[in-house]
Amino acid sequence: MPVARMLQQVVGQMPGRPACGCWTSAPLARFLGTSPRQIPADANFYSSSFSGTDQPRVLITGGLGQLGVGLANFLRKRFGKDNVILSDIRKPPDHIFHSGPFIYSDILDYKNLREIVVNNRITWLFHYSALLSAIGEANVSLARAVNITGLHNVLDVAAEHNLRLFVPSTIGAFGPTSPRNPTPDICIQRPRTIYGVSKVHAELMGEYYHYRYGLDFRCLRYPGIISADSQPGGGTTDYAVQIFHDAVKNGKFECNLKSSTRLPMMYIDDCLRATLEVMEAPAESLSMRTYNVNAMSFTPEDLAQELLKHIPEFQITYNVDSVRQAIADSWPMNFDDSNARKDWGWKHDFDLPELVTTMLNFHGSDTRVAQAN
Ligand SMILES: NC(=O)c1ccc[n+]([C@@H]2O[C@H](COP(=O)([O-])OP(=O)(O)OC[C@H]3O[C@@H](n4cnc5c(N)ncnc54)[C@H](O)[C@@H]3O)[C@@H](O)[C@H]2O)c1
Ligand SMILES: C[C@@H](O)[C@H](N)C(=O)O
Repeated sequence: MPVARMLQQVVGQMPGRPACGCWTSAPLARFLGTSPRQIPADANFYSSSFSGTDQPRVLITGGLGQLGVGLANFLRKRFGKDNVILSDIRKPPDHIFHSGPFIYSDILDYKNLREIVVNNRITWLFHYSALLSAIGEANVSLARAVNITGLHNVLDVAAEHNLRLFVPSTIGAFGPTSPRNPTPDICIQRPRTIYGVSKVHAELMGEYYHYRYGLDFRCLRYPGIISADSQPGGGTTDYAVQIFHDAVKNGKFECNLKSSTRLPMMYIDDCLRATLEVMEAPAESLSMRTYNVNAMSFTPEDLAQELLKHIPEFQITYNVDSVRQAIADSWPMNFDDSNARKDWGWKHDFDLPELVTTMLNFHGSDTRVAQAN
């Protein structure tokens, strides 16, 4: 009997085969030996699917960057401190190490990743490890390894252990041939950075694993994210983070993008809430697995004008970095996130004035703000 027909018969007899006839997830894949990764026959599988009544057991990769620590704090408030494990390849500062579970995890080491997932009974994985746009252009082979090979490891571990997987994508997944004002969810995506290429790859691979293996993959395309409690990590939108540090400390800022460069942006609190909301959304409400999310859109000049309302002596000068400028010029100016708003009720809280007030308060510029008012 032809192998294909034999397989069809075996598949037909397997419990849990979906009525739609599409491929089901890990058990079938393992049985047929078509798992994304070959697993020893005597492996003792632990099914960690999230029932919906338990608290999830969460792992965050690349957690010591701009966004991971905030995400860990946010999720710990919701799910309990010990249910959220932060991981990275860097050594955590004392206050982070003592704030909850931290573990070393190199996403390029597949066995290390699998061991962590198994030993800690992980059910949800937030995959934050990456090299961002500008630093990626300076380290293409490392960016390719971390952003693409690392993603493959994460996808395989998630599929094999039945995890719910969140992978952030970005406005950087679009390119100069995409519509820029606004940029819809579905349109041409031909980014010109290794970062963008790797993120389009992540979107497509995650959606493919969802279709092929039933992986519960969820992805948001974040705009530039602005947060007060972290240092910029090599991105093109980082000027909008650094400007607050410099405005409060020195009253001036040298911007590496042109004054008229418009990009979509979001305050960290909105970003973290969007991330949890899409992870908690009922599967049937998700008409897609990758969504644009947005809050505001501004230029360096708009941001400087808003800062001047609080710090009247603030000065901005421009010294354009050609690599970052070329990247920014190829990215969306406005993001159309109507599908996220329609499907799972996304709604942002912070526009530019609230963003600036909140960031200045965090940076301790109360005195300057008070003087200005
Ligand atoms: N910050 C933003 O504005 C923004 C916008 C859109 C999307 N995103 C996405 O959100 C995620 C988090 O962004 P971020 O700003 O915190 O990034 P970041 O650059 O600040 O942090 C990335 C982290 O990944 C870690 N890392 C690098 N190599 C690793 C490896 N081999 N194994 C494990 N960890 C490794 C780094 O040590 C670092 O702590 C990324 O995937 C990024 O693409 C961020
Ligand atoms: C937008 C985003 O993905 C990141 N902040 C970068 O500029 O690279």
